[in-house]
Amino acid sequence: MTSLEQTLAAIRPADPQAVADARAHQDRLTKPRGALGVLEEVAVRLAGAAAASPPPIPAPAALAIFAADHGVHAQGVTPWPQEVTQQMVANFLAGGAVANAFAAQVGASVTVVDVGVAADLPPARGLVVDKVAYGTADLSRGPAMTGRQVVAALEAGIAVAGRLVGQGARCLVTGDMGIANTTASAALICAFTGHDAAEATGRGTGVDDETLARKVEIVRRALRVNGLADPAPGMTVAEALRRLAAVGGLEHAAIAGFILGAASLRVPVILDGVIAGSAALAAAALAPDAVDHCVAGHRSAEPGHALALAHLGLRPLVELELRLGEGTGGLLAHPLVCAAVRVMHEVATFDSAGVSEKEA
Ligand SMILES: O=C(O)c1ccc[n+]([C@@H]2O[C@H](COP(=O)([O-])O)[C@@H](O)[C@H]2O)c1
Ligand SMILES: Cc1cc2nc[nH]c2cc1C
Repeated sequence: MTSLEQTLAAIRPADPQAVADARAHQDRLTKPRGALGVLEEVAVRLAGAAAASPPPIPAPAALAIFAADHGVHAQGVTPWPQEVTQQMVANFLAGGAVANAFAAQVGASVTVVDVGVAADLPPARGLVVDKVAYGTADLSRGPAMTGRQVVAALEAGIAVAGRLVGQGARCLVTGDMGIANTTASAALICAFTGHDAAEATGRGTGVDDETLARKVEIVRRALRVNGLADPAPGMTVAEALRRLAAVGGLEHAAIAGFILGAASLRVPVILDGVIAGSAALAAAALAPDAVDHCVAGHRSAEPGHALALAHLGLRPLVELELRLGEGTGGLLAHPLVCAAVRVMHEVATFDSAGVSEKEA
């Protein structure tokens, strides 16, 4: 079996007994029932994912920023030059990006993975080079990736998840860097949810009205050229791979692999913004149970992100109108996820603390 096949075969859904135990435990803690709102659901979710109640504290966290370039950049879908991808990789490695500041704030390690940057990068500490191609082909003219490339990028992500967990990470956070990747994200969201290009496409780094209209047209053309009519429910693995290869980026495929790798190891993965959300749709089409191991860190300002999260049934923890990527929104959610789980370990029960219960 290939590493992708092995990973898909190893993914299990949430454990129902751990979910039931975690719910019952929440209700015995010294707080009114449900008083921790969404955080109670997060703790229960992590219990199901870990098949243990209480689940392990999800720390330390490790952020992986998957970087790649996009052939569709040639269609004028972003005002930023393609070199910004490699320049920002250098910035991450030097510790100068927002993701580095947020990672320091929450005690997360940062790994940068070149899965498809359109240039050779000098070796550096913290850089993993697993380059599948020098960027994708233009998704508006045909498939962005070959079948071989999409599997190689998925397996690059699986390998990174396995290495980080092997080094002691107990929570993974997705990150991305790729100029023009919000166009590929919108196309993936349409390809996996059936939403229209105009609903799923947004302003990315902040494009003007004219560029936004062009982006919508490019996404629509990509779906037509690649034969991506409405996705049928219960899509085969082969069709999910075809759709991901047709309009995804190398970083989307690697992030999908990273999610699948985390799920196969029963380690929770916090999703960042629209790039992660669209990659998670591909991961869910390949292995629906993988979603049980995901937490939506935040909801980005990109309109397709809400559509992706709704399709996945995930509720974002943080909503701050972020639209940066890099893993920034996922990192901000990490302390909330830890706090939700810590409650299960440390808060007294009505019995243990001698606190009277609500009168009937
Ligand atoms: O994470 C998000 O939701 C998000 C929303 C808008 C932009 N980005 C980042 O901006 C870059 C892509 O934007 P664009 O306009 O070039 O498609 C890429 O590096 C992403 O990490 C990220
Ligand atoms: C400067 C810059 C930083 C980024 N980080 C993630 N995407 C980005 C896009 C740009 C343009």
